[in-house]
Amino acid sequence: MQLDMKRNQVQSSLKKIGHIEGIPIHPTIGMEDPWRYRNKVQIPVGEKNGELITGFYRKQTHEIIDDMERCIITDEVNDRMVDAVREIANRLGIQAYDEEHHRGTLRHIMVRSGQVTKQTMIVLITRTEKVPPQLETLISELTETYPHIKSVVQNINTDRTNVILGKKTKVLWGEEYIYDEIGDVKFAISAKSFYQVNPTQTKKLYDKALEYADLSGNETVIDAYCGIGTISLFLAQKAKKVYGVEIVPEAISDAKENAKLNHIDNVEFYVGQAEKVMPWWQAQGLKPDVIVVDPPRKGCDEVLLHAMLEMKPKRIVYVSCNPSTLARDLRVLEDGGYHTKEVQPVDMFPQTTHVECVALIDRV
Ligand SMILES: C[S@@+](CC[C@H](N)C(=O)[O-])C[C@H]1O[C@@H](n2cnc3c(N)ncnc32)[C@H](O)[C@@H]1O
Repeated sequence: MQLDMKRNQVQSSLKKIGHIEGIPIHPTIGMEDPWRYRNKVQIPVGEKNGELITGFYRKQTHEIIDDMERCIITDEVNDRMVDAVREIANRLGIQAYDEEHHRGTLRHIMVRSGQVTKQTMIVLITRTEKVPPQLETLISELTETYPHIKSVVQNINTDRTNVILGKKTKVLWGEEYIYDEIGDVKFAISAKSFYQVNPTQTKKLYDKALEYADLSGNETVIDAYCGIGTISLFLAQKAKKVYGVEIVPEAISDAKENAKLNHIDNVEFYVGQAEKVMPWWQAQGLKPDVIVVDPPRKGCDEVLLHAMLEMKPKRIVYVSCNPSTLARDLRVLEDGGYHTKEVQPVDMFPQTTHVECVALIDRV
């Protein structure tokens, strides 16, 4: 039922927002075991009766649900690691961040684990750069007890804000990265980089994107909003040259590292706003055969959509995590002489209302 609902959601957004009808919207690609799939959790830390508590916020509040024992869409190891950090930190007297008075230390615990490699990164998000001396004991207890932890990172968020991660990140123990694999491509992932949360479904999504890109080996391809280069590296195996652009500098350094790790040398990665870099590429005379875009939920910037139209690629492959902005952007592309050929929804986020899609758009 969820799969049908998600397909209907895509269909209705395309119709109502994009005025796009009568094209194939395929049945949503589901997951065999749609539980415990998330490779990352970010859990707020608070205090109750002098004890540290962790749990999601109750809806529309910042009240922590402190009897949350498990999150059943999260990899079990991540649940266990949040418990372990909280228990040790509590015993050592490390203070939770007090949002009201902007005091205390530990704001959030973030845990990311590689589905294939089983490596874990723990990110401790703190209010100040200076940390209490007990943190060293916390790290040694954690890493001695759980050998799958390969990296412990501190992220400093000094602001009064709802945004979880701050600007500065410091490796406290172990590696700067953990590694994971999707298909036969390996990825180094650092604390602040975007990495798809459901690797099983990501493989299905990327295979579809690659199929839609229909590469023969002679094409120049642009991957806009490329993150740590995941789609770029998949495409590079079948293209002549791939150009990736992404706004987060750490993600681009991961992307470069990932290209080296996989011995892929026909990709170039650039840090910048896609909507600024694309018009610049166009002015430089870059003529892509295929453009892939995978923007955040707010969709593509209009400047970028127009730059794509000017570049006149044969095909555009649009990967989207928000059917509403997908529909809005497809309308701009349709009005600019392109045609949406088909859309494939993929259930990247089972048990939630979110749906991911990949759309194939051809030049008319
Ligand atoms: C949905 S993620 C896709 C990442 C990658 N394609 C993947 O599958 O892992 C969107 C990415 O766009 C980046 N981003 C957001 N705004 C951007 C902008 N204006 N220009 C370039 N990249 C941007 C984010 O940092 C994030 O890495």
